[in-house]
Formats: sequence, C-alpha cells, structure tokens
Amino acid sequence: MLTIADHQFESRLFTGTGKFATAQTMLDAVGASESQLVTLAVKRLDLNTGSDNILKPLIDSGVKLLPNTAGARNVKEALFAAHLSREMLGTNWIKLEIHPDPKYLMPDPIETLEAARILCEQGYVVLPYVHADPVLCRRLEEVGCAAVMPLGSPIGSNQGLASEPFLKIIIEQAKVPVIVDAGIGAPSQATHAMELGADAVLVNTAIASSRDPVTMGRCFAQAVNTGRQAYIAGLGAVSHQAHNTSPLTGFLND
Ligand SMILES: CC(=O)[C@@H](O)[C@H](O)COP(=O)(O)O
Repeated sequence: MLTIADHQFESRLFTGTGKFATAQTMLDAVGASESQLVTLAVKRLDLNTGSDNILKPLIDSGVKLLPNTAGARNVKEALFAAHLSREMLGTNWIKLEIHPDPKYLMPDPIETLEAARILCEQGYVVLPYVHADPVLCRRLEEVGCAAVMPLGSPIGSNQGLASEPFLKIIIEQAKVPVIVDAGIGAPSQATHAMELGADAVLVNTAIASSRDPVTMGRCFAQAVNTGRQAYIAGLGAVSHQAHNTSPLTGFLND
C-alpha cells in the first residue's frame, strides 16, 4: 500500500486523461491500468457547468481525482487554478505544474516552490511536478508537500528516465513519496523507475498515444507491479568484473 497524505493506494500507477482519441478509450484504458489516482487539467473543466464529459464517468469509476494546474505560467495562475479546482471538484489535492516555456514544458522551480509553500499553508495536499533536482525536492518537502513528482524527461516526449542519476538521489533522500512523472515512454521504463525505488509513476502519453491504449494500460499495470516486486525482493549487486557462478577448477585436475 502506498500512503499519500490521508489516502492509501493499492496501485502505484497513476495516469493522465489527455491525448486519448475518445473519452471512452480513456476510461477503458484507465480501467485496464487499474490506476486509482487520475490527473486532469483544471483548464479542461467547463467553467459554466463545472464539468467535462469525462468527469462524471471518472468519478463513477471510483478513482481519486488529482486536478493539475497545467498551463499555469506563474504562482498567480497556479493558485487561481488550485482555488478553482477546490471550488469545482471539492478536492484539496492538487498536482502543481508551472511551466512557462511551451516548447520543453520545463517546470519553473522558483515559482513552483513559492506556490507550493502558499498552497500547503492553505491546507492543500500538494504534489509538485518538478525537474529531478534533489535540492528542490527537499525544499518542497520542507514546505509541506505530500509527495514530489520529479520528471523522467520532458512531458510527452517518451524519452524515458533521462534524469536517472538525479532520480536516484531524490529517492535516497526523500521522506515523502517520490512519483516519477513525465516522459516514461514504455512499460520497461516504468519497471525501471520502480526498481530504482520510486514509490509510484505517472504515465499519460505512452498509454494515450499507443495503437491500443487499453492493452498498453494493462501492460503498464503489470510493469509497475513487476518493478515494485523486484525492488522489494532486492536486486543483486552490480559489478565491474565477472564473478563465477560455477567452480572454476579444471576438468582434468591439472
Ligand atoms: C497528464 C499529466 O499530468 C502529464 O503532464 C504528466 O506529466 C505525464 O507526462 P507524460 O504524458 O509524458 O506521461
């Protein structure tokens, strides 16, 4: 079981709702992934009705919603999105994303830390999306974030764990759950993140943009479970040189 704030999750695969060809495909893929925490952009919500055609079926499916502030470029816009989502969805959970640069969608560390500090003070359960920066992750933990979400590689790039050396440091140091978010492009990469000791991963594009998102959702569920089990079982040590598995004594006793 993974505990974040006051909530427990059996599944360590978190999913997104963007980029699917149809709402039904998204719902089927999320179902197949067994994900229990699903993020959606506050920007997608209809300000008049407080809804979106995916909202009701998602709520009915029993997943926990994690609204995100995607599209926010600074503290002010992120706070606005968080306040709006609390009003509209009745949740104080927020995935904090502040990325002013549309080309690489790199999270702004300074704005993110300040917004996180304010939202934590206001009683939000804050899960910030950040670069894989161990110092920043500590600072976010200190201001009260419930988890940290360092990137594997740029959002939607499917490049995998380009930030691996820094993810390892974050995982080693963190006292809150570490959710590797963004850029995970294949189930094997999700397995690898979990083998490193990540507490969970968040995957959107790799599932949504596959030829068969439902099957891919299922593959990611299995991959995350495999990686977690392998981490618990404990991987063997890596060595520069060979170590024989059978006796090296000669056959002819010479
Ligand atoms: C939906 C969401 O929150 C994404 O912004 C998230 O970061 C996942 O990234 P990928 O789409 O690269 O899986």
